[in-house]
Amino acid sequence: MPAALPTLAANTFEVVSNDTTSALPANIMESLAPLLGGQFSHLLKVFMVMEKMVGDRLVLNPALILTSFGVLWAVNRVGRQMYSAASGLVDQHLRSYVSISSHDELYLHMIRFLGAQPKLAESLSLTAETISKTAWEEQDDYDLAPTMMPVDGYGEYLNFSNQKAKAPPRFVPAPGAHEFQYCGRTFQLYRRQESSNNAFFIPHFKDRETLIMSCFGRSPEPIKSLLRHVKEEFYLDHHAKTVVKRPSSHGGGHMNEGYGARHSWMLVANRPVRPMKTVVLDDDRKKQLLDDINEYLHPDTPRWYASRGIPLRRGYLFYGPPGTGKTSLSFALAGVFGLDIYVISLLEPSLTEDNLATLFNSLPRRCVVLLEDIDTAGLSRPPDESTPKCRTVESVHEGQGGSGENNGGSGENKGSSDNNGNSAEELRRVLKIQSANSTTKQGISLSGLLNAVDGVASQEGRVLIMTTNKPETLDEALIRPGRVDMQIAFTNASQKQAEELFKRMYEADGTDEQRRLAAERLPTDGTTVKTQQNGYHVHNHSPNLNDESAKLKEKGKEVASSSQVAVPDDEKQDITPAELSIIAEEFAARIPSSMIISPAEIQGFLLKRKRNPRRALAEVGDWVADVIVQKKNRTKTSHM
Ligand SMILES: Nc1ncnc2c1ncn2[C@@H]1O[C@H](COP(=O)(O)OP(=O)(O)OP(=O)(O)O)[C@@H](O)[C@H]1O
Repeated sequence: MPAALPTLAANTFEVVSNDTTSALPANIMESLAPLLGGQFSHLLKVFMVMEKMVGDRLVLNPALILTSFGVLWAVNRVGRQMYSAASGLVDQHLRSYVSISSHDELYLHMIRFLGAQPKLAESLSLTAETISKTAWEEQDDYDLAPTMMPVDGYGEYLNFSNQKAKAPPRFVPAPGAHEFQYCGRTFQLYRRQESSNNAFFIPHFKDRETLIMSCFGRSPEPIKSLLRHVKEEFYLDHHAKTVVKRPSSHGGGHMNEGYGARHSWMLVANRPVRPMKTVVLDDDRKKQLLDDINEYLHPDTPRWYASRGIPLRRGYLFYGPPGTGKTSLSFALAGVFGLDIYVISLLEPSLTEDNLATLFNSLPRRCVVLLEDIDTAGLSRPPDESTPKCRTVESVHEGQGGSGENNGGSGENKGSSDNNGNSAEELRRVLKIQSANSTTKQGISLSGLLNAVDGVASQEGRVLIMTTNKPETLDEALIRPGRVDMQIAFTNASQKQAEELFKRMYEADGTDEQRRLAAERLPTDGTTVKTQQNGYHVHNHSPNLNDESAKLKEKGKEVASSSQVAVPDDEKQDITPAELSIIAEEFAARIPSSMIISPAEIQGFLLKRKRNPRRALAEVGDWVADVIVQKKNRTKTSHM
């Protein structure tokens, strides 16, 4: 039908143009039609037909009507243009803008904040996101207590399927323009998706976003204050958490592989601080390390270093067999100093030397960098570079006698490794080497690692911790003073360490106490609420316990029962501190003094009996015998 319209109009136009009685002269129409172009030309022709048909019967002059329409249209056009020019000027001169890239962690904080804004939640254009919570966040989630499900006559077990079903998605503003209010001020938000890839021969994927915040006024201060608030809110309980970041690649992906996937730091966890006392290590050594880092992080230190022309860097080498606490101590240190921890494993297959340098250059001023598996650096080096200069790693500090026992020298260490039957370690190494070799195209060479660690642009002020299971294979250059300023040896568990591990496992923890207090707060008779304030017990008699409390009570019961049900009652053993000390001592006496069992192995054994210290004591003898046979025969499986 639309196609027929021009044809009809064209035919009629010929008739009209020959008619000298028309109100509009045909020659004017002929000259106007091409000027107006396609659609308008056809419309004009249709208008002329209608004018011809009804014109004689109308009182008004059709030319006048047409002119009026024309004027209105022109006014509209001019008005619009003036409005857009004026709003452009206002936007340019009277509005302030701040943009946030999706590569910046502030972006995540902002999205989380926006998702909680009521006005934005009612927006007509939203993006739904599945909320992924960490294990620690879920603990706080009182609403979604797991249900108990019977399992084929074995008993009732926790089932979390209802959590998945009930967990509501988070709604955040969709890409485009939005508006919201904060502290009585209106903010505009523009969420724009972009491609970080500009090469014309590569398909463009919208792999990054920019949030543009704006507000009325010639100062961006309101936006800055909003961003400060968003950040503060995110870090509200930060003193109790350690932020863990790891490299993440972007801009590449399987489609763009080979076209320069770039790495940046990605927040992978915000976990509770690991208390220093939970890492079982010689107290003097811990103190030495804490003092050293404290001194280095002191605000006066940068000036001291600068005035002497020394680069502001401090490196630590944690070495020893697997499962002896190197990573644990690094996390505990980050917690003590309230620093974020940036973890890089040199075995990361997609990590290139360029990426490593970029990652080091983008570190914040104060942080802990945990560089794992540094003994694998150089696995992919050219043959002339591939033989590392072996060096015996000695403890730099006096009084670190423990270091020599396991890692006294390369030969000795190897021997001890064999004696210890660390076949699991060997297997791990072989797998690591295989995996590294399979990616030799991208492995990190020694010079690449050194460049990243102390290249010109490398961030000063960070605490670098390098870990290795094979200190004897490290290149001298990597651990020379200036790169490694203190070495800490980690050993398999001594009897004293075993005793400490045992005590830590069974001593009353905060959770038990919290649960007890929660149970106290949840009245059983529905009339009395008991709370504890500043050490005093306060009894509030509330005859009308409202629905809220009743609901809370129900949920409390659900949570309390769910947290206990997996452990049969005969498993739970209450134990006094005095008894615990005695049992821990007996337990330690049954651990070989030759230090062939790692703290991780002891922890694994205790975890299987985590509520029953007496059972752990009764079974430790058999377990140790089993472990010794296992290590001797180099078998990796255990029945205990
Ligand atoms: N000295 C220790 N004190 C307390 N816990 C320890 C200790 N050593 C190991 N563990 C426990 O063993 C597990 C593994 O420890 P961790 O990852 O710190 O060992 P690692 O030396 O870094 O091992 P790897 O060399 O394989 O990376 C952790 O769960 C940790 O709690």
